[in-house]
Amino acid sequence: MTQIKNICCIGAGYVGGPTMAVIAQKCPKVNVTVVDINEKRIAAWNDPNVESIPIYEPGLSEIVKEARGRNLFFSTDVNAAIDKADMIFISVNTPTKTYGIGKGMAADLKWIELCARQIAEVAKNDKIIVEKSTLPVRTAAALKDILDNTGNGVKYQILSNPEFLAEGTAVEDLQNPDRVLIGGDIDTPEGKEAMDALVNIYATWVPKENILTTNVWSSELSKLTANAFLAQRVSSINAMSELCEKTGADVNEVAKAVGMDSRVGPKFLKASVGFGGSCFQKDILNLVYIAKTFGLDEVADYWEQVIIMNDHQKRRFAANIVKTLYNTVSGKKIAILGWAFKKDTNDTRESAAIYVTDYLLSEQAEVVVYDPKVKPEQVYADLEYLGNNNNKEIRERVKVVQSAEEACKDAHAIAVLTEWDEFRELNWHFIYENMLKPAFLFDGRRLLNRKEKENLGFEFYAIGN
Ligand SMILES: NC(=O)c1ccc[n+]([C@@H]2O[C@H](COP(=O)([O-])OP(=O)(O)OC[C@H]3O[C@@H](n4cnc5c(N)ncnc54)[C@H](O)[C@@H]3O)[C@@H](O)[C@H]2O)c1
Ligand SMILES: O=c1ccn([C@@H]2O[C@H](COP(=O)(O)OP(=O)(O)O[C@H]3O[C@H](CO)[C@@H](O)[C@H](O)[C@H]3O)[C@@H](O)[C@H]2O)c(=O)[nH]1
Repeated sequence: MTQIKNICCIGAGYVGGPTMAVIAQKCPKVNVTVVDINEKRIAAWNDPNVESIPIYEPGLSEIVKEARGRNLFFSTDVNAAIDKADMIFISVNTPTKTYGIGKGMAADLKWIELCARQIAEVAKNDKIIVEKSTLPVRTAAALKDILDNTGNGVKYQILSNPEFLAEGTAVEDLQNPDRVLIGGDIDTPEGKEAMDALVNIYATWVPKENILTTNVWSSELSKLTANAFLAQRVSSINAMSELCEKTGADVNEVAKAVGMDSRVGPKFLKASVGFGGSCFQKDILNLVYIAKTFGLDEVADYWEQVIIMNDHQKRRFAANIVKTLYNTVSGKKIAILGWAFKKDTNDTRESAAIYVTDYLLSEQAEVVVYDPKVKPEQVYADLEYLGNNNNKEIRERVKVVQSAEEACKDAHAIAVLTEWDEFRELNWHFIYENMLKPAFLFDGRRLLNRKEKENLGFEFYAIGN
């Protein structure tokens, strides 16, 4: 049986970093090296002050502190780590393509292919390659093609091992996963041996019955399907939130009543200003693209609707702010509380806050942002990347401040866009006193108590209520 001694992970991002930290923690006899071409990121992972690691996840810095330098290493020497490894995880970014065929829909596999070519060039002994990135179904065939055509005699087994962690709970999700999914070549002894090697790593801490093995294509497609199902639940409840606002029903009550049916279940039914994050939109667009390439237009349209609903939710939230503020926010100060796409993360990719702010800027608002974990430069970079407002205007009209109180001072309205716990505990009386009147408060997360806020004097609006 293949005993894995050295693991390399290419990509030290939100998945590669935490996943490898937990493997290193749970398997102290396995050497784990995480490599990346981004020197700044690797330097941050190696920062002597463990609180400065580049990704904020509850519990992560403690694990890095325990394992770093023992059997967990971060490096920019990609070749050396590939050479030494028995097993190589590929955990690089697979964003939506921004050019050429499939622009705006297909996953860009440029970085995946570069990894495969680099492995093919460097490897001198047989390797197990693990797809950790989220990939279109049948990517393993392309990887195999590149790896098997180098003529240097090295044999590769390709496994699919998609990651299901959610940001903000990454450590908990990795330590106690609902399931671990491993796809491989189940029909050959070599394929089975490679799968067993990866099963054995996870079995150090995950009960065997929670480790699922399938063929490669099922594994690749299950990841896209899981995200599509999860996002669909959010879009479904968000669709209902709009109907609730028209009818006097309360979306939280509806979600509770529906979720108590054990066939539906209570999770992922929280109405919001729209889902964000680097995965849901990208993976559904990818799924839609795959369906279209097979000529499955009805399948493609069905899933695309999840995205259409989400875009609508973000836009209608922003439009409602403008409408409520007497049809103009020009020159008005709007405080944005929360920039991350969900609480307990510093990740802002596809955050609803970016789109809501972009909309308000195009209505000439002055925006002041506060988020407990997001750095000011990130806020500007996110808005500039969208490219709808010019950079000079963004810098002039958006301020990023260090506290919620400061953001809300002299504001015409507040929009709560991330469900950070600290926003519940703010001194709302003080905030109200220091705002312009009428003081409008828009809760995009159903975080705040309507009665309490109305008693303080706020004009209160909440999604689905
Ligand atoms: N973020 C999540 O919560 C999450 C969860 C599950 C799955 N995924 C999937 O995992 C993959 C990685 O996501 P992420 O959020 O960690 O991305 P990320 O952008 O945070 O990290 C990817 C890293 O890969 C590095 N990289 C790219 N090409 C490289 C190369 N050739 N050599 C060395 N390093 C290279 C980049 O510099 C970057 O630091 C994606 O496919 C994503 O869909 C993400
Ligand atoms: O009831 C809900 C649940 C989530 N959200 C929003 O949906 C987005 C995504 O949230 P979540 O799924 O918790 O975070 P991610 O880190 O994006 O994780 C998703 O995407 C990952 C990347 O593929 C997968 O690994 C995870 O299993 C999957 O949950 C966030 O904006 C949430 O605020 C809601 O609005 N309502």
